[in-house]
Amino acid sequence: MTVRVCVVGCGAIGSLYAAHLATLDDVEVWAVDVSAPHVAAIEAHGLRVTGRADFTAPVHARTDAADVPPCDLGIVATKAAHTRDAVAACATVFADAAVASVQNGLGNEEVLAELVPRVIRGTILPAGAVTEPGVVRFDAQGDTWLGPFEPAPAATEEVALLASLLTRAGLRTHALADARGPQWDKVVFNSATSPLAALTGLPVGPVCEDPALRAQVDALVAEALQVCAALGIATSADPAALVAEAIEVAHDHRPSMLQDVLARRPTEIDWLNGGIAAQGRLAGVPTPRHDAMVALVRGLERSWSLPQEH
Ligand SMILES: NC(=O)C1=CN([C@@H]2O[C@H](COP(=O)(O)OP(=O)(O)OC[C@H]3O[C@@H](n4cnc5c(N)ncnc54)[C@H](OP(=O)(O)O)[C@@H]3O)[C@@H](O)[C@H]2O)C=CC1
Ligand SMILES: CC(C)(CO)C(=O)C(=O)O
Repeated sequence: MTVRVCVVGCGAIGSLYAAHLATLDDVEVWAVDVSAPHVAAIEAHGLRVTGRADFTAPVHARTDAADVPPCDLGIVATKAAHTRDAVAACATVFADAAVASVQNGLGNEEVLAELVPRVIRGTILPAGAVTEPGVVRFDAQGDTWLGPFEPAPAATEEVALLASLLTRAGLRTHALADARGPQWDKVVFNSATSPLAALTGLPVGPVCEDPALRAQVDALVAEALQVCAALGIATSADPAALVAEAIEVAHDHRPSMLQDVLARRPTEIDWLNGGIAAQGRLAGVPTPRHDAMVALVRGLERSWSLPQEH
């Protein structure tokens, strides 16, 4: 039986997941993205992966979700600000689908639950960047964790199916009954490193190796862990180990928040540090360091709309 999967948002991460799945004989992969040149290149030449892998895979790509058939599984990989519009446009594609978010931050699954029948909570470590239309560079390998998202959970079998397809395609994936631990591990890590990279222009490794910046990373981690503790969420990995792993496997990777700043696109700060701060308010835990990151990155975003002086 062929499983039909639709990837919504076929940028860096969507392209990595679409291309890997498209190497399987029993999976038909569709991708929806607003970038017409990228979609045209994928349709004409296939989706090419460079860097940590080197292959080209056949993916059906469209700019209009109305041209995509109903699918069994979905993977949402837009930036958080685009989740609602992108998934709403896929109403017929996902009319009877289990749909996973593989995005960073807090709050995307909640939006999916309003729009699709069954939702999968996803957390990923692979990293990359689109380098030209139709081409994605695979910067760092790493595991993926999936689990049903309450209150609109995908069936255990659907979570297991997507996990087994991704693992067979070369992206090792774990199907869990409760994937909140890995999600918070990643949110804590991203929130402690991505804004510092975005504000300094430094990739992950140099941020974590600079003693003064590392002190800020460690303080942001400690503050976020107080929120986790107050909410009763057990992070499953030691954040210090995640930082050490990032220095090892993603040393020169520019976090997606830095990629956004360099391209002058709105960042995901509200879903990362802003998400932790919001949860902190709910739990009665002050988060001044995360609030400061939100204020600084939002200020940077606002500076782009000022008139340029010479
Ligand atoms: N890049 C990385 O290494 C990692 C990223 N992540 C997370 O993965 C998620 C995706 O990030 P990333 O792949 O870097 O982002 P990208 O910006 O590379 O890709 C997102 C894609 O979605 C497209 N898009 C925007 N609006 C819509 C829409 N309405 N319908 C369909 N497509 C749309 C964008 O087009 P356009 O550019 O024209 O707006 C873009 O091609 C984020 O949550 C990020 O934090 C997680 C781990 C690593
Ligand atoms: C790969 C990683 C972990 C780097 O911070 C990431 O999540 C991102 O780029 O947003």
